Order: sequence, then C-alpha cells, then structure tokens
Amino acid sequence: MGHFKRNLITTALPYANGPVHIGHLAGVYVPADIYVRYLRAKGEEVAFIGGSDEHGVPITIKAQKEGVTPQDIVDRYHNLIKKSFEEFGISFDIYSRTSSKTHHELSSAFFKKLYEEGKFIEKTSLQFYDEKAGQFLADRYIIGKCPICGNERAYGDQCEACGTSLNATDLINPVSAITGNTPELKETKHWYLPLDQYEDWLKKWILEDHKEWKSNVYGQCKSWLDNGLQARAVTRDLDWGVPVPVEGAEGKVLYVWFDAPIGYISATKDLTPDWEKYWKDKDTRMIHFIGKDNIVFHCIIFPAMLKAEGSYILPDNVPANEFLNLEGDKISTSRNWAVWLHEYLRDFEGKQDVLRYVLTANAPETKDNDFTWKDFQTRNNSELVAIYGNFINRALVLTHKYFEGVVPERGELTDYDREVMAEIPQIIEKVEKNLDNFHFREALKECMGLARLGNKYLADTEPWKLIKTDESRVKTILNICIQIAADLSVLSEPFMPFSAAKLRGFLNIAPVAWESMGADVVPAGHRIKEAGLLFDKIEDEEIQKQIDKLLATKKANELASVKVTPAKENISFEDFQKMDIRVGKIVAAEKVAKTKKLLKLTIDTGIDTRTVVSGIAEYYTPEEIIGRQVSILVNLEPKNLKGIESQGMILMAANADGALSFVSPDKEIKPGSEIR
Ligand SMILES: Nc1ncnc2c1ncn2[C@@H]1O[C@H](COP(=O)(O)OP(=O)(O)OP(=O)(O)O)[C@@H](O)[C@H]1O
Ligand SMILES: [Zn+2]
Repeated sequence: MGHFKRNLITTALPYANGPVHIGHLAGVYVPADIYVRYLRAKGEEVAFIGGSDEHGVPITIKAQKEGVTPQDIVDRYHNLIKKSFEEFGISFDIYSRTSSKTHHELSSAFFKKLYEEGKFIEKTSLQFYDEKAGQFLADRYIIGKCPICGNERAYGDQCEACGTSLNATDLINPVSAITGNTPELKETKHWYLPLDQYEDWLKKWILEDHKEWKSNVYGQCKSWLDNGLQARAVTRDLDWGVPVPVEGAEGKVLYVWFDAPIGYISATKDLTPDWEKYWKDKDTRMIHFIGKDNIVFHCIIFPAMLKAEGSYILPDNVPANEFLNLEGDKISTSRNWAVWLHEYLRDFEGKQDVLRYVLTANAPETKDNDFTWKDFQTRNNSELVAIYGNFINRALVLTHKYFEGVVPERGELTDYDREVMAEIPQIIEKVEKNLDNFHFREALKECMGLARLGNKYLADTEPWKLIKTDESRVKTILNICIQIAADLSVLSEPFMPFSAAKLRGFLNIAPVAWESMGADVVPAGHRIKEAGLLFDKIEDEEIQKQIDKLLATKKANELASVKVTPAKENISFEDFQKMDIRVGKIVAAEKVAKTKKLLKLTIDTGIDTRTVVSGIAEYYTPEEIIGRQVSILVNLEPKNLKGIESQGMILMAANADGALSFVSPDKEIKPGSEIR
C-alpha cells in the first residue's frame, strides 16, 4: 500500500427502493469485499463502509403509489438489504443509512459551510410546477418524450432508454407523474456548485496525476472534462431529504446526489469516534467501489465538493466496473428482471460462495458481461466441484484411509515434488499482484490454479497405486497435499470465505496468516477432522426452476406492456340491436379431426340445439367444457368449416398473447336468455 497507513474502502450506497440484485453484487459489493478481506488478511488497517441511500424522488413516488410513507419504504428495503449483505458475507465494518441523525447533521453542516464560504452560486430559474398537486416537480416527477431518442417515458433528469442526462425543460410534452397534468413553469431559487471553477484542478488531478486509474474510468472522466463542466444544482424542491439549512429555503432539500456521498463520511462517524483520522489524514488511502453509472459522481462531483470543503482527503482510486446483464437483457428493478440476493439465499441455502465465485469469474471488469444460469451451473459443477472440491476431498479421504487422519511425515523429495512446491509461491504472488491492481477475475483464476495444481499432483503421483509398494512415498505426497489444502484455505478466503472456513474445519486448523502460506503450516502428526464435501453438484432441475421463473417474468412483462387497441368508431343502438346474443350451454364437444385448433360444439341455445365450430382447442379440452354456459351470437350467417356447418359464434375474450377465455354469465342463467 505504499506510504499509506490505513485504508478507507467505500461501496456505492444501494438505493433503498428495491432489494439488492446480482448486478449490484458483481459491479460493486463482491469485488469490494474481496479486496477488503485481502487487506485484512495482510494485516492492513481497514474501514469498510456501506449504507443505504434513502432520499430522492423514486422513493417518494413509490411511497405515493403504495399509499405508505417514504420512511416505510426505506425501512423495508434498508433492513432487507442489510440482512442479505450480512448473510452473503459482505463484511462491512458498518452498514449505515442516509436517513440517520448523524447523516442529516453532517450533510447539513457540510452544505452550510460551503454556503457560508460563498462556494455556491444562487440562481433563480423557471421550473415545472403542478398546480393541482401544489408542488414543484423535481426530476422523476416529470415524464415526457426524450428529445434525443423519442422514448415516450423519459424522466425530467434522465432518459433511461438512451442514457442521456436531461433537464426537465428538454422534454417534449412534459406531464406531472403525480396528477398527469401538464405542468407550468414557475420561478424558484436553487444553489449550484460551479463545477467549471474546478475544471482545471480536476484535469490535473485526474488526467495527469491518476493515469493509473482503470481505462473505463479514466476515459469517462476525460470525456466529461473535454466537454467542459457546468454549474450543477445541489438543491431540489421536495419534502423528502435533508432540509436546506438556509433561510428562505423552506420546502427545499439537498439534491440526493449531493447528500449520498457524504453518507460515506457519516457512516464512518457512526462507526468510530475516531472517524476524522480516516477522512482528514493524508495517510489514509480512500477507494470507492462503484458501477459505471456512478463514475461522474465519484470522480468529478464528489471530489469537487470535498475540495470546496477543504478539510477532507480525495480518493486514491475508483475501480468502477461495467454492467452485468442477465440472460442477455439489462437487469432492471422496475421490470423485475433480476436475480434477487434475498431470493438466491433462500433458494440456494449455504451456497453463497458459488454465487461469489461465478460473479467474480464472470465479472464485468472491462466490459459489460452476461449472467446465465447455465454458466452458473457449469462453473459450479466443473470448476468448484470437479477441481477445488475434488482435490480437497481426495487429499483428506486418503489421509484418513491410509493414516487414520494423522498428517504423515514428509520424506525425501523428488524433482517433481520440488517443482510443484516451487509453484506455490509463484501462484500466491500472481494472486497478490492481480488483487493489488483490482483484477479480480484474473486473481480468482490464479487462485483456482493452486487447486488445479493439487489436483494434477494427485493425478500424476497416484498415491492409491503406490500404497501397496511404497508407503513412505505416499506419506510425502499426502503431506504435500495437506500443505496445499491449508494454503488454499488462506488464498481462497477473500473470494470464498464460507468454504475457506469449512476447509479450516476439515483440516482442524485455526486461521493462518497470509504471510505463512507456502511454509508448511500443518505439522506432521496433526490430526485432521472427518472430511465433508466442500461443494455439491447442482442438478438440472434446480437450474430449470430458476430459468422458468425468469421466463414467467418475461411473459408477465410482455403482457403488461401490450397496448390496448383504441376504441372503434361509434355505432348506433340499432346497429347493436342487430346482433342476437344469447346465453347457451355446451351439451357436447369433440375435436375436429385433422385440425389443431378447432372443437365441434353442440350448444343448447334455448331456441334450438345447434352445432358451432370454435377455435378454442388449444385452451380447452372437450371434457372440461361440457355443461359450461357461454355467450353465443345466434344470428350469424352459417359458415362451412372443415366440412361442418357452423351455426353461430361463441364469444371469447382474447388475452394479448392470444389465450382465449369464455365470456360466461357469473350465475346460472336459463339458456336462450338475451345478452344486451
Ligand atoms: N447491472 C449492474 N451491473 C453492475 N453494477 C451495477 C448494476 N446495477 C447497479 N450497479 C451498481 O450498483 C450500485 C448501487 O446501485 P443503485 O442502488 O444506485 O441501483 P441502480 O443503479 O439504480 O440499479 P437498479 O436500477 O437496477 O436498481 C451502483 O454503483 C451501480 O452502478
Ligand atoms: Zn432517450
């Protein structure tokens, strides 16, 4: 860590309007947790900071929709998120929240200091106001057509279809999300951080002094800086958030993107009274873990805020990830297109490490990546089970079988033994180097290389054959295997902490220091415990269940998004009266030979008994519909269908996907009764 004395590791504050999904995990929390566990294992001082982001418009809109308070919404999701992070082994030193008292006080004081030192610009501007709701409409309270891509449901601050950030006044045909009214422009006063004044300083700080930042991060910063920075409003007309602590600012709160990053500071303050050493001492190395949509806030806006304030340190690195998709589609909370962490923990009990492994092996480190359930299954079965688990199992089982669970003495080494043992420190070094540079995928691959090495060593030396002829050779081989297993329990801990603990249990050892790896940590004569399985095979049925769940979501989304067709032209009552619709009863039904869709129905219409051919065979079997009451148009011109004369038509309601349903009276009605 060079000249730094301690580390302050922050993770993006998840927005408390939904649970955490695998995209959040892969982008932010898993890499951050790996990094923190690694630092701790090396004896570094670390504060690992997280918390929920609980302000802003989407939360108030959700509350309004559900008829509850914003506090109800954030309590629900904060508690769910906090608990699932805990169960998943994200080892925060504190998981706080921005509705806390500490945070309100600290962010308010932060604003006040900047205000008093004249760091803001005060501007009056025209903003949309909803007369009927009696309030100004901030950000997502305004919906309209995107001027860039034409998306009809762009928000006042951003179009989610094309990603453009917008001003509400850019929208075509803006309407209020509260009342649906067309809002009017009205004057309001806000405070702005003049980012343009920080442009030169930011250019030097990022483009010259931080050339080592990941290229996706550096590139995004460069493009923002090249385009020129503008003053940004840091307040909003809203009643949910941190009130603006200035006279004449009633009904205004801090913009959620102003208060959220200050949440890192207040969380640290909640963690320790000694919080200032983390935030105000140049010997602290601060690192922000985030996803790509947060880069501008963490590399440009928050640093400018910190610089304006003057007493805080700046981040040393911002290793932002790109995005994870799910089965080829963008993950989305509102469309329920996600694998939710709390559901995973319930469906795959005890398999935290499998998900941690897959999300790391497939992390969107340099480009967007895709999560698929098939890949999840394959990586579990042919990597975790077949390589890591298999090696551990064989090493432990053979030690029990041949030496009653007592680690044997190591005898004379062959060249091959020496070669294998010499590889261990090389692997460790590669893991370290990759972790130091935030290359988590590669680090995990190298770590698995140690399990591969052990597996290959066993396969090459075949102790199960040698045991009959050369027991002392088998002792040496198994001793070496046990040392590799012990090293794995250390090296894999940052990535797969649950399995590492399990493995230490099998080996009957206490946690081993990172520096002791490669140095024979398990002495001969040590007794190991009974070995269980480190990983279990995941069967097709389990995976199919998850895939089916996603298919159901997809279908529900498709149905929800189908537009209802507009009403047809008006007709006269006389036109309507021409149709003679009656209640009928199905008295017989059979499939029409050589067709897929047609049923031949015999209907008691009250007037007569007649035959109707109906295209409903994909939705109803003949047996289930006999006796059913239906609506039948009895004066429709007869028509010949597949050689059968159809005398009338059964009325059906058609779903967007084509599924058909009878339109039936909701109580018994005498056949022949008119429908009118
Ligand atoms: N699919 C994803 N892949 C990688 N990182 C993601 C993904 N979705 C969100 N993140 C990151 O997770 C962090 C927390 O996200 P936040 O709570 O702000 O949700 P969000 O971006 O609004 O996501 P969503 O719309 O899915 O709820 C952010 O740093 C964000 O960049
Ligand atoms: Zn757009």
